[in-house]
Amino acid sequence: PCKCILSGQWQNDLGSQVHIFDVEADGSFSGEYRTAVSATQAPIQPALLCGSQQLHGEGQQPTFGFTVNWKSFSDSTTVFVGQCFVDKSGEESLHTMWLLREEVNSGKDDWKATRTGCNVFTRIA
Ligand SMILES: O=C(CCCC[C@@H]1SC[C@@H]2NC(=O)N[C@@H]21)NCCc1cc([N+](=O)[O-])ccc1O
Repeated sequence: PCKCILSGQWQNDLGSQVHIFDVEADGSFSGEYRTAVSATQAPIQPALLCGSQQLHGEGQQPTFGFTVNWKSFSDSTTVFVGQCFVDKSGEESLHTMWLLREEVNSGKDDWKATRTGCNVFTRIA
């Protein structure tokens, strides 16, 4: 039952690091996101995240989502959605897809304001 409770430290394929604090009884959590990459020259400070995971699943491979509001020279937000998988040796991994929305100056630029991708996170020992 203690598999895939998201609290702890995770690293993804880009080298970004995520620290998820305690997961509440309703599945909600908060944390910090230190990205290893960004789409701007400006340095990106560690950002706060909040989200929630399924806790009542029998399968112990719950789905989850979280939101990151980035603090840099211009505003942007990423939402991650994914699932926690446990392999035969008990190793957990988070398979996610994300949408990154940057703040654009005009509705004319709305079409080009959202990037998407995927990341896999594994626990940092
Ligand atoms: O870069 C960021 C914040 C860090 C996002 C890190 C992502 S989150 C998904 C993926 N996974 C992961 O670990 N890191 C990456 N925001 C875009 C800012 C921006 C860019 C432009 N521009 O490029 O012109 C213009 C205006 C803007 O506000």
